[in-house]
Amino acid sequence: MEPEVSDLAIPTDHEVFQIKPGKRTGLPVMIGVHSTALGPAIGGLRIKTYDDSAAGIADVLRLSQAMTLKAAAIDNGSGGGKTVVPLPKDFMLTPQIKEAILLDVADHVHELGGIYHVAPDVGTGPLDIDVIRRRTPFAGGYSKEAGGAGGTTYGTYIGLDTAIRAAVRRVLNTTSMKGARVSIVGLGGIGTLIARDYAAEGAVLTVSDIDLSRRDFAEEIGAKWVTPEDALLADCDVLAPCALGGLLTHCKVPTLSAKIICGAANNQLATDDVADALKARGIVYVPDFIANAGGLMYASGIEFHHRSEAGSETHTREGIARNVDIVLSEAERSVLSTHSIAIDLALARLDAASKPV
Ligand SMILES: NC(=O)c1ccc[n+]([C@@H]2O[C@H](COP(=O)([O-])OP(=O)(O)OC[C@H]3O[C@@H](n4cnc5c(N)ncnc54)[C@H](O)[C@@H]3O)[C@@H](O)[C@H]2O)c1
Repeated sequence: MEPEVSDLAIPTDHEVFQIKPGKRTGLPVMIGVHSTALGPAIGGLRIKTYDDSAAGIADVLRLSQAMTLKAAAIDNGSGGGKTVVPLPKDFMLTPQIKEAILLDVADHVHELGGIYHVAPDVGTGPLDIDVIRRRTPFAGGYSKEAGGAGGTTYGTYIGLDTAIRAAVRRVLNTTSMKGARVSIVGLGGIGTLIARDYAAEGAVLTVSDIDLSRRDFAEEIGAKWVTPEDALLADCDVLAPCALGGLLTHCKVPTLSAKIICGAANNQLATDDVADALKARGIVYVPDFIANAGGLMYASGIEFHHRSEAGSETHTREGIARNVDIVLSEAERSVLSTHSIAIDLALARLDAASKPV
């Protein structure tokens, strides 16, 4: 039997959670504003099919809470939110319907009066945010043509690159990726960018994707193409999960051969305590919400904090390198996992913000 929403381990401490039908499409627009303690909530708009409404609700609630932790961990001056428009199975998403959904979302975001800024996520990109901005200024990650950061992919890529290099420096005691054995699961926007860079620098790459057309790119950069399962288990210095979450499970941990795990995918740990099992095996796990925070940092740096592109890149790289150093060095001195330390870092910042001055 499918679990009820109430049975799922989902957070319920949100400032706002609403489900309202869009007036143009009738489709439900689910918005979660988890926290504005550190500033307006920022979080992506996910438009995708779900098995049922409960799965969409669980996504909004969990992902908006995760955005609060991510924003707090990087001290971004923003909180966490998320929007989901769940599509029924076999739904035909035409360009006209998509535009109507985006305008519905824009209306609902605008009604919240600025406590929440919507951004790109699964099923949406910078051009979609341009459409939303026709109705509301409370939207980020818009196109460069419209004066924005051009989405979040570039920022996430430079942030992940910085996180990997910081971990490599600490664990392997080198500043170069030359000769480093890197295994990448997922050759999408982010995986492709880091693979190309590291191949050019002389890293030894193993790559994988469920999309077999990505094999041509692997050949182009001289990387070894394997199945996603083999990439996960590869004997390597750095394993970079850049596809979906949930791939690090208690069953998998004893079979891993990586020295460092550092990737862009959200929610890589199937459960939080997998981080303890990784630590017990001596595998250095860079928490996902630290490693993939660059997109949020870089885009909000340009659009929200009005930094130049170069200024936002420097701020992003310095901030992520600092956070990785703090988390890994504290984990070396502590019995706690890197994941617990990163959460404590975020909670301490939230706690300080909620105390009266
Ligand atoms: N792009 C961003 O700004 C950003 C920010 C934070 C987190 N993330 C997360 O990082 C990950 C990578 O982001 P992206 O922008 O490159 O996404 P993407 O959609 O461009 O690429 C994901 C790739 O993973 C592949 N894939 C899917 N399932 C797979 C599987 N089981 N095994 C192997 N490959 C699989 C897909 O075919 C695709 O090529 C995603 O999980 C995303 O949610 C991205």
